[in-house]
Amino acid sequence: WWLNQVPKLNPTICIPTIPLLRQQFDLPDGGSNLPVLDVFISTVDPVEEPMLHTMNSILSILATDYPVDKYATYLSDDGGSLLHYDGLVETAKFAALWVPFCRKHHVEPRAPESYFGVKIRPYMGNLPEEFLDDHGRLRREYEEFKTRLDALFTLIPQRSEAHGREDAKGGGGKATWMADGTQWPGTWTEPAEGHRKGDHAGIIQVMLSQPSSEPQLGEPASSDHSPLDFSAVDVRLPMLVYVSREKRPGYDHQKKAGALNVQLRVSALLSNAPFIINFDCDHYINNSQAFRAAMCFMMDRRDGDNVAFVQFPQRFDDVDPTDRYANHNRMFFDATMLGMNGIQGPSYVGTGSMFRRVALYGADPPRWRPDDVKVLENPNKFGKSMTFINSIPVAANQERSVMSPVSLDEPATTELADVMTCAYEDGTEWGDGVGWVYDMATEDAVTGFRLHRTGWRSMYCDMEPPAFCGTAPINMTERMYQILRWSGGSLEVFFSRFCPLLAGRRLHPMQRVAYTNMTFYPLSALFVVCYHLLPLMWVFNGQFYIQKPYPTYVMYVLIIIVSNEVIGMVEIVWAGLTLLDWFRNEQFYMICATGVYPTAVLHVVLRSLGLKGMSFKMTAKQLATGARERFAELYDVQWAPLLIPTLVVIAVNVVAIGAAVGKAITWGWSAGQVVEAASGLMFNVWILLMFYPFALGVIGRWG
Ligand SMILES: O=c1ccn([C@@H]2O[C@H](COP(=O)(O)OP(=O)(O)O[C@H]3O[C@H](CO)[C@@H](O)[C@H](O)[C@H]3O)[C@@H](O)[C@H]2O)c(=O)[nH]1
Ligand SMILES: [Mn+2]
Repeated sequence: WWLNQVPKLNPTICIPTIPLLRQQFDLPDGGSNLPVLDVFISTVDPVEEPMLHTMNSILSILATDYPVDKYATYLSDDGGSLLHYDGLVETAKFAALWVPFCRKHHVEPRAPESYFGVKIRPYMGNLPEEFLDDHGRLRREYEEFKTRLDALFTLIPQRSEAHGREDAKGGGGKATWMADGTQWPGTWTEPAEGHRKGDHAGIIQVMLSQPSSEPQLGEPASSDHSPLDFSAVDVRLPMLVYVSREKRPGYDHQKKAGALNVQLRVSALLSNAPFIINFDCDHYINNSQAFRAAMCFMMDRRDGDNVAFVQFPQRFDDVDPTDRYANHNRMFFDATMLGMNGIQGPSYVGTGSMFRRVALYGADPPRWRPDDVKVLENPNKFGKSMTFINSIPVAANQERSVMSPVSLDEPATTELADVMTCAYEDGTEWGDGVGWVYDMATEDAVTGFRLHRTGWRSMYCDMEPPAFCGTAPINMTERMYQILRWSGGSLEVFFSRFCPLLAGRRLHPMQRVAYTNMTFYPLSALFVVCYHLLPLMWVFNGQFYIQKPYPTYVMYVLIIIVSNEVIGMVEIVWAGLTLLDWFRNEQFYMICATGVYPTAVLHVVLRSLGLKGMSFKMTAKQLATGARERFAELYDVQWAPLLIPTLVVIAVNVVAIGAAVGKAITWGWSAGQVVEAASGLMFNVWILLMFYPFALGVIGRWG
């Protein structure tokens, strides 16, 4: 209770003032002094994580409202899949229409799938006469683009088949072939030595090169060249890079954290922006002002220098209307995070967060920077690449507003290939003091913690309309596995060298409490399980498990319960939430406390004994809309041992109610006995109410 309340004592909302940023950084000639920015987006599998979502995110990034010559986008493909590569080629082509269209008509949001998904939107541009034609045209082009993306799934096997027949004598019968007639260096449809998941070469390809720094107007409408009139629109596209790191058996690839660290090094050698923003492949930019909003905090003259990252809330647009499985996490994103914002800043939640590059490299914040510059204790801290090491001081200049010229000559490509290898990090501090942190099921919380522990602060940036939107698992089993990863990962952090109790004095005392609460909470579940199983006493030995307690005890319990609920209510009013948001949160806590959190505890115990620990099981994404009935997956429960404890608790409570009623009838209880039994029944009913969404999910499967 105490751990939960202390971090809420000073909730703070900070609102970015974008017009002020424009005043300071926009130049009279239409140019801008805004700093350079690198955008990371990561994906693994073009089917499990529908490629259409990934490409939509990329389109929303390419079309966002940030000076086009001042940012570069890096797609990390952990699957090493030619589908992603060819899909990105198609996306780059379609962007040549989509991006100028967004600029011309001030379209929002700039992810075509959600833009075309809503029938009526107010027109924000100033060319209403041309809009209808352009809109219709673009919509057809987008449909064709989607068809081309889909076609890749058959085109690539066909192409490979054809090449395979030609090449049969050469022995390359099963290879996957690229459009240019060479063998794909990544994974093959039919896996082969050096071309399978976890065993393939590193690949890097600049899909769209750095644009010129001068605006470049498009062409007037003509049937073949440009279907739309872009003669008054800047048609430049920002830089776009495809990255697939090397993977070899025998190496731990460290999942997402490993992928992000490769992006960090590759981008340092190419654009080397002082700021970085990262996304999951299913999160797109919903508000094209988002990058500027984050910059307001980073460039703030007051304390901006000490900000390591600016975190945006995660919002989702595919959750069922009543949010049965608490996917929106409103209490966390609209209350807990604001509480932390008033201390040392919100935790990092994995996506939609802008970083200061040198903070990720392990630098001290200005506030704590000692006057004498510390000599590198470990000469191999960053690995062997001198080009990378030389890029560090350049990245430290947060005012830098011109992108370093990208060179792709022979030595540069060799160097790039080198920083993408598995062996590069051997003996370095990557994954520990440098970059995203390794060996935890949740790389996000621990990476944010490392920054706070070093004395950096973070900022929380909520805006309207929401900056980013993503997809959430609406299938109950998936949702529970996701929470299992989060809670197990949190506990792992608590029992690691990143334990908040071990941090030094740079961590704010209240922030320490917040992190302790955030990493320790799954253990509290053990008490909840006992509470849930109390009715067993009732079933077996006929006793009332609510005995007449001592009045002082009742007083303490009441004070705790009442204050807890009152604070909960104040919180929802203050944060603008609804009673339902709060109740969903309570419900899902109770559900997870029976099955998921104890399993997480078990994992961590097993891990400490050197047995199997938590793994980053990827969250299954919803199939692209239209493919199935919307929300059909709400009822799509997969059997998993994880569900059993919760089912047991439900059974115990149902049986307890039955037993009580049965006994009352057979033995004819006195009024006094009924009153006593009623207080017990109240608990049973309360527990069942808490488990209602779970029961619906399981029953739905049978129904
Ligand atoms: O080996 C891997 C595994 C995952 N990913 C990417 O990581 C992202 C997040 O994975 P997902 O399975 O979607 O996890 P979620 O449960 O949806 O993610 C939440 O929780 C994670 C931490 O557990 C955070 O990293 C995420 O940002 C946060 O959205 C996706 O873009 C993946 O493509 C990789 O790049 N490489
Ligand atoms: Mn996700």
